[in-house]
Amino acid sequence: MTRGTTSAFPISTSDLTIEYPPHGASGAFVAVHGLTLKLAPGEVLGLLGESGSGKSTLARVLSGAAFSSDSGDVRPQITGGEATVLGFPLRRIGRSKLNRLTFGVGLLAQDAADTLPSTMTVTEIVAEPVLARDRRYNRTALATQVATMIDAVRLPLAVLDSFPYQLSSGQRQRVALARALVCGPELLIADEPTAGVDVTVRDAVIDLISELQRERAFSALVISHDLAVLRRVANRIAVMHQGVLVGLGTIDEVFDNPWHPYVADMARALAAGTAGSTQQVEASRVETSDDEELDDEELDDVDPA
Ligand SMILES: Nc1ncnc2c1ncn2[C@@H]1O[C@H](COP(=O)(O)OP(=O)(O)OP(=O)(O)O)[C@@H](O)[C@H]1O
Repeated sequence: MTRGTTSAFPISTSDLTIEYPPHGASGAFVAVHGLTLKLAPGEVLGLLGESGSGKSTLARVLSGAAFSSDSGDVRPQITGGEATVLGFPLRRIGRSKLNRLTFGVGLLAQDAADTLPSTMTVTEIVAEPVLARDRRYNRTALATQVATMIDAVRLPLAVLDSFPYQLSSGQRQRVALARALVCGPELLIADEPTAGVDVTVRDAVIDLISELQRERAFSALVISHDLAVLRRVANRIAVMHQGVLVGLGTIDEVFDNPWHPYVADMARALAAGTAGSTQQVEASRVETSDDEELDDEELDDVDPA
């Protein structure tokens, strides 16, 4: 793929602000505020944050999905700063650059496994991104490419003629992953890759992403509210809270020296063994919010830097 411009970083954002425009009775809503971060080539960056913190919005923008005409009626817009992905500045990106960008980015959307087209076979589903770009793509070569991809995600070739409803949740997620990777992207953006997957195979799915990332050397942004998931796959994590970046570094760096109360709460809950996910931290924050003495004491421990 031809990159937009020379850029050392597959993802680079600078003071990025993303907003949903007003629609219906809802006013404009800023979902991401002033985000600055970089993803290094070959790196896996985990994005951690509770529900509503802006993770999926960021995934939609960085993958280019937010700018596609079929992305739904209310699209998030960049209203401040800039994001550059694979060398393409996203603010005011045009159609032809968007096509080149989306060719280089594999998106595993949050509900990918549950929204596989029910009337298509696995072969058709995995082949679709290739044919969407080139209807005349050589069918023999494509069949080989699809079979190779299915094998790469550790599924038996017997599933090629199956329909999604004939597969388990873990198998469907592997098919979704095969589809996200079939064009050989430089960057994978995986939004909650274990959501909707049977709990018994969640580790296998995340470990598969990790293995494929090493084999194929793509860079990746893996989004999860579950630190245990990111621990298995990410080199560094970024923590988001209410649309703001509140932690960035290795997992140890982030939790050993928290510079935001939200991360400090999480660090304490992790140390006490009472939380492994942002939902559990949120629950513990609600429980302790009535106890002002404890809150003050807790916040005194936090480095305000
Ligand atoms: N179409 C929309 N219009 C207005 N606001 C929206 C829209 N979609 C999302 N939001 C808001 O943007 C914020 C961020 O949502 P987003 O889906 O990015 O969060 P998230 O961290 O991915 O949450 P989850 O983990 O539940 O998927 C939320 O407050 C949400 O209500």
